[in-house]
Amino acid sequence: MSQAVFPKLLSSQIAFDIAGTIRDGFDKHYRLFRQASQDAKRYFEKGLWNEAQAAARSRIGFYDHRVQECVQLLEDEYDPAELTDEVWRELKLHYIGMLAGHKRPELAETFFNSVCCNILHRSYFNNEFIFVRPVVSTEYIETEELSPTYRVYYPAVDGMTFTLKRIVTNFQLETRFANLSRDVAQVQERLQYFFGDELAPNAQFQVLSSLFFRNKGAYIVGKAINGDRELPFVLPILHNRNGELVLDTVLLEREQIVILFSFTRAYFLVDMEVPSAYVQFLRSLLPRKPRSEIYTILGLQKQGKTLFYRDYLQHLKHSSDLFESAPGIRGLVMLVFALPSFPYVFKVIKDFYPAPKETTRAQIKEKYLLVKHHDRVGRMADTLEYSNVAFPRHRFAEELIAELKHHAPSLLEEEGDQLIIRHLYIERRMVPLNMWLTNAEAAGNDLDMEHGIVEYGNAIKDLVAANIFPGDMLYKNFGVTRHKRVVFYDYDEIEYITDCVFRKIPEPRNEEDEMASEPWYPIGRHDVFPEQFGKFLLGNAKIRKFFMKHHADLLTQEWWQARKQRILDGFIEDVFPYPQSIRFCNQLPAPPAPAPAEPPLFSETIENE
Ligand SMILES: Nc1ncnc2c1ncn2[C@@H]1O[C@H](COP(=O)(O)OP(=O)(O)OP(=O)(O)O)[C@@H](O)[C@H]1O
Repeated sequence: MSQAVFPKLLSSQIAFDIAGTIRDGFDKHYRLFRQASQDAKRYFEKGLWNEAQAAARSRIGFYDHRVQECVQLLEDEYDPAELTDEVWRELKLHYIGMLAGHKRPELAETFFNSVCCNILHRSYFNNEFIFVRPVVSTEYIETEELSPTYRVYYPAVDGMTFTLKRIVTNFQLETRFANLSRDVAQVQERLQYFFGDELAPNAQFQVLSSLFFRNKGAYIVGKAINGDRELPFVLPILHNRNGELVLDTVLLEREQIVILFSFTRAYFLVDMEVPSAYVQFLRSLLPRKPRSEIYTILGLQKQGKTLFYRDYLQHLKHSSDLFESAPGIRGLVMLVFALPSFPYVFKVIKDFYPAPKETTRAQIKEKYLLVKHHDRVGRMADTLEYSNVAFPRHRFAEELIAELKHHAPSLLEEEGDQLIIRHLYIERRMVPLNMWLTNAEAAGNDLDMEHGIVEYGNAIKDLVAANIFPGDMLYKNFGVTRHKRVVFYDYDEIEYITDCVFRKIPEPRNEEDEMASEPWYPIGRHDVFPEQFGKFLLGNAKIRKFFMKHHADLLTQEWWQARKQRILDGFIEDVFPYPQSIRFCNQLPAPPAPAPAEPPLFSETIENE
């Protein structure tokens, strides 16, 4: 902010009033947001899974509703077009003043940006008028309510068994545990290698005060400290078949905890008085995870988006490579590009799509929105949606500019050295599965090939459990993450499983039918013929071998129909965000101490009842 325009006195009553209206709008938003997290506890206790799912979904829309409500209030009350630059400048300063002592200033700043960007022209999107950079510090904000951000327990003083039990009972869940002593004994056994026989004087557990709720699970998140070593841990609590609670396992490997907090999953519901303190704690467990992703997974996705954008701008400033088309087979509806030095891809909806695609921009956006609101069960990438993103033109490869002009002219605007893209999605970059399989085959790496196919089938099975039919199941529509998990990212043809009609190919009625090059039987819009999947998936002999070994059921109509029926019967599947092998009920010996050289190769499988 230049000195010349900095107001010496804050004299505008209107600026003060508008600042108050925006702050109140944000406070209302956060009150409702917290209420949803508090409700999640009740749903979990009572096993009301449908209600829990619906509440998690509707919470995603809260933010935009509150922003719109606030914009409407301001437009009704004032004429924003009439406000002078002077008033806008004072507005930001008044707002900063109002955030002194606020428990969530970073979120309130973002809310201010959302409201003002709805009203102001793009030329005002700078630090003079909005929070391009944060102003109010989030460091050392303390809670005022009864519970601190995290609680500390000392096993050397109270005994290990008592302490572990206390950690769980302190959450005061109203449902009883089937056998907490048994579960705690198993946790204790798995922690034995960390604490050894003699506890260091500083031995302690630090445990976040609120539970993390998602789907049918509640998670206790914390870390154990012994001497100079720290061990992150997560205790998942589930219902057993009798509706009693059990500790299902304890996650002790960082890799497993990273996957629990993955961008491919639904957001947690956590009741946080000071969210920045939660983010700071979680970062101490997952130091490589950007703060933007931690805010997002906590359901504060606008804050995640804001921080992501700041990180992105900084990356742009400190890099010099060029944006270019993403490697792999070009999409028919999306134009995908990336900056090689940056682990994300940018996706633009093309203006025209060749046959056989029959869709529209609005329909594609709807599908992406569906994924945003749906449980992504670890198998669909989350996307960040942006409008009017300005790129420095000189950072674009000429071929990419030509492609953009050819495929998406309606979304492009040029302003000096700025290339503005009116609408795009940003998503984590992965290795397209078709490339992964080709590379593995070229390297003679059968293990990787088999892993890719096992994961591919598991991804489809997890999606189906969440009522998602991918539509286009070609390998190019799936990506492999850093953790070697296969994730779906092409959403323009997805449907609900319950809307699909899974059919067998009818027996030919005569020789003519048999010889027909086109199907002789009528095909409905939602008809799916699983027997035909092999035609486009199994051309490669090795892939065929691995596929038939692990996932032959995917080629039968019966399998799909049975899964559809379970969903129609109201069954909500369990999808475990950790390997089956570490669940206490599988009673395998305690896994060895963490720190594997390679990320573990495992697949999440759906519990067979
Ligand atoms: N997250 C990602 N990471 C890496 N590459 C990606 C990612 N998303 C897309 N791609 C690349 O871009 C291509 C097109 O993306 P996508 O499948 O989303 O587009 P589409 O137009 O919907 O495709 P289709 O023609 O199959 O409908 C992919 O085949 C892949 O090569």
